Amino acid sequence: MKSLGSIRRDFAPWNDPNAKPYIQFDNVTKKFGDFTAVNNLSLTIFEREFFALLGASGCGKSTLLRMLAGFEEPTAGRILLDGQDLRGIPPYRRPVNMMFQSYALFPHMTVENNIAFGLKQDGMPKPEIASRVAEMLRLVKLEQFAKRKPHQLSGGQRQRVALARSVAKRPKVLLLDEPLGALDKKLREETQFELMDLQQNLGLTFVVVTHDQEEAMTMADRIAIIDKGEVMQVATPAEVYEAPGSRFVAGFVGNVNMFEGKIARGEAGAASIDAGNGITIRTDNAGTASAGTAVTFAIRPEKIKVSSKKPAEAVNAIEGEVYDIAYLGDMTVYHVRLDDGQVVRASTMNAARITEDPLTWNDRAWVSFRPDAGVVLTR
Ligand SMILES: Nc1ncnc2c1ncn2[C@@H]1O[C@H](COP(=O)(O)OP(=O)(O)OP(=O)(O)O)[C@@H](O)[C@H]1O
Repeated sequence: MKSLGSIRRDFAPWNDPNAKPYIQFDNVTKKFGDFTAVNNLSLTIFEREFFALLGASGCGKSTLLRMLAGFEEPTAGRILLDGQDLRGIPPYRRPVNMMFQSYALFPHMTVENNIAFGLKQDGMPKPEIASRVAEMLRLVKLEQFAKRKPHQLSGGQRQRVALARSVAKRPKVLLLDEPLGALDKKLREETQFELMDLQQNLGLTFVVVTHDQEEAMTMADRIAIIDKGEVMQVATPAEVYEAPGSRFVAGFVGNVNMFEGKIARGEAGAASIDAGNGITIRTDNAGTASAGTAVTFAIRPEKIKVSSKKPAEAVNAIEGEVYDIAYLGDMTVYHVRLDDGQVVRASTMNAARITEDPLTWNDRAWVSFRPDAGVVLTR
């Protein structure tokens, strides 16, 4: 597949065989009693990377972060930072810092004192503290709030204080566990961009834990999808979305339509898939799957076109009936029930204000897509 790279075009150390890993989880297992929270997991993170650990509640992502911070030790395996084994090194002696939620701010201290707290504890000289705090306030755009207490700030501002406090000590690695969890959607989106700018400007390595796939997609250079203590895939957001390696990943990130079938004919990556009930799907993305292999064909809703007439030129066109329409303003989502009963989800951007091919409930309709629009999954 072509050009599914990083959003930062010049940054892709994971593709460079000479790049030195910065953080390494090396066959790490963590057990709590009989329960295995992290299972023989290996993972590599590069310097200056914005790395996201994404997974459902309880998958073990916070445990990974806590082991990196030094609040937990692995039951087996090693964690290396810049080549150094971290085992036995207490949290305060690791070049990593954990950003906690904003409710961990000291309520009786002003914003600037909250930010200065860790620096004072480290015995930094006063003038240096003052200039560092000023720099941090500027960075998170809170200069005029320096003298306020946390309860005199909005949720988003408090979050930025928490961020400034955790960055003030200039840790090499900043660990963020659901950093924007407490913010409403709009503020969360704004803050995501601020976080990205901050990370880039300071040249830090960020490891963020989130269960919010949009957040991971927005911010991260690469995402590790975690399930039951194991890594399912590590890839850029575009790769995770456009080239998922398994049914689990395809279904976990974004919406997807899946057709179960068998490769009928295949050569050099192209194949026909017999999806049953007279449906044949032609695809360019069959990889090495050979004739007779049971596969899942996965295709994203926005890659599917819905029309009232069969498009003359379409390689793949399947007939059905409009079952549901959701108008969302920027786009419209169609649910089309195929004649075999399967419901296909298709979404169309509403680029024009008026659609040329209006479709409504119970209309006969065709769903069509190009041979390169979906992927073939064997796992
Ligand atoms: N100290 C502990 N003792 C026993 N079990 C634990 C402990 N810490 C975590 N676990 C268990 O390990 C599993 C992974 O926990 P973890 O906090 O890493 O999950 P998570 O993916 O971060 O979930 P969430 O998004 O809900 O925080 C969970 O099933 C949890 O109950």
